[in-house]
Amino acid sequence: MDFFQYRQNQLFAEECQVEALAQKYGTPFYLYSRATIERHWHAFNNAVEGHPHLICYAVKANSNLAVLNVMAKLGSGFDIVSGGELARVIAAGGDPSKVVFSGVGKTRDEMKQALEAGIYCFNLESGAELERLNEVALSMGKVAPVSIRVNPDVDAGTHPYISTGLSENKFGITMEQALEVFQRAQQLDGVAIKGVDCHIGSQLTEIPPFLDALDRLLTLIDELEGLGIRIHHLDVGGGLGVNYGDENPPHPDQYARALLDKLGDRKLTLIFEPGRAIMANAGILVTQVEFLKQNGDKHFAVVDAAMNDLLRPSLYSAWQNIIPLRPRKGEPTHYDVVGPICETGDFIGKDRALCIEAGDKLAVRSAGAYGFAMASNYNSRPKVAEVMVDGEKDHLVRARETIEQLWQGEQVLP
Ligand SMILES: Cc1ncc(COP(=O)(O)O)c(C=O)c1O
Ligand SMILES: N[C@@H](CCCC[NH3+])C(=O)O
Repeated sequence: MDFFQYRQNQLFAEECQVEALAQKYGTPFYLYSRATIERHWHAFNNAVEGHPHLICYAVKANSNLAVLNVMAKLGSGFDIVSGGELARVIAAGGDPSKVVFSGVGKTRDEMKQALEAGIYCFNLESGAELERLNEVALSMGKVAPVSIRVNPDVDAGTHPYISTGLSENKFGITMEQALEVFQRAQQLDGVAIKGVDCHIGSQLTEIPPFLDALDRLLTLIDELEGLGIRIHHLDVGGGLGVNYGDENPPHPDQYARALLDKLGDRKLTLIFEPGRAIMANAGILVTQVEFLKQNGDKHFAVVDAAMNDLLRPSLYSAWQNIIPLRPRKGEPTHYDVVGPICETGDFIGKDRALCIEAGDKLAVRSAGAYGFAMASNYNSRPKVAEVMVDGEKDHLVRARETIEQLWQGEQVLP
């Protein structure tokens, strides 16, 4: 079931005609579907029904308050990587006691903020971070719940920029060091060991790398038990891929079943940190064709969205489908769909067969994750609006930035 569908040759988002929203809000804008977010979240939650678990949505994928609030209302937990993300979760009505804190460089202030908020667990990524957290917790008279992120050195088979579970990547602690770090943690009064954590990369479209990682984590958990260190939860991270075009990623049911089979009768609580799997296909980016132009044999569609609004194509050569809001009949032309930014790498899609005219509006699909979240003001372009549909209602969930906001906080010399 896709909540973005054509009806009478017009693209709809749930019960809303997207072109009418483009008239109302102007382009470009991100458009999210509440029903899709809820369906994807439930797909994960139902997949592990009956086994103790916590779904911690990875806030980095899309941190709009309305998005977080939809999940908070479902009872979701959250995976954060900064004090800013923690503040957003709390502002959106999320429960800090269901927050896990990942990331290789947590500052003292961020640690304090998270301890004050009473988060569920810190996912530690180095021995040095363990020492720092212990100090901070002791200075506050608290004990910090911790899990150690292990880097299992498995090849996730994904784009090199988004693979995180190889020992050459900066994330986590190698298997060899992990035992030592756990033993050190056990000696410290400011931390309490709760779990083992890993996250091997993003946009994984096959199950075996997850299972390879799990095998290694379970071996470690057994070794820890042998040393008298009890592990309460296993955080398997995020990373489940989505269908951008011709991928065929496993459904959360298949993924969870494979993990649960391997877990056998172990009583470990399972934590999942899905980001993309919940948000990518819950959002589109709506943009307008400004000009069509031709340089030699090459055809370009210059649109009003650019790499500062949606970075994934430029950064990872990522392919995202581009479809017209109102398809025209006729022979398509092959266009590079490009933005107005002064960079050759500013493109949204290359070699796309489209039958379009200037003024037509397009939807870039699968843009709900790592879309707005990675946007910048490059070329002094105000960030675009964000809208959420809920059945037949539409809500502006972030106003388009104004020109004045571009230099907010800046000052010229006296
Ligand atoms: C620690 C951690 N957890 C969860 C995620 C979410 O990943 P994804 O959006 O691929 O589910 C990421 C990003 O890759 C991450 O670094
Ligand atoms: N931002 C990346 C994913 C990185 C995941 C963050 N750990 C993307 O758009 O695909």
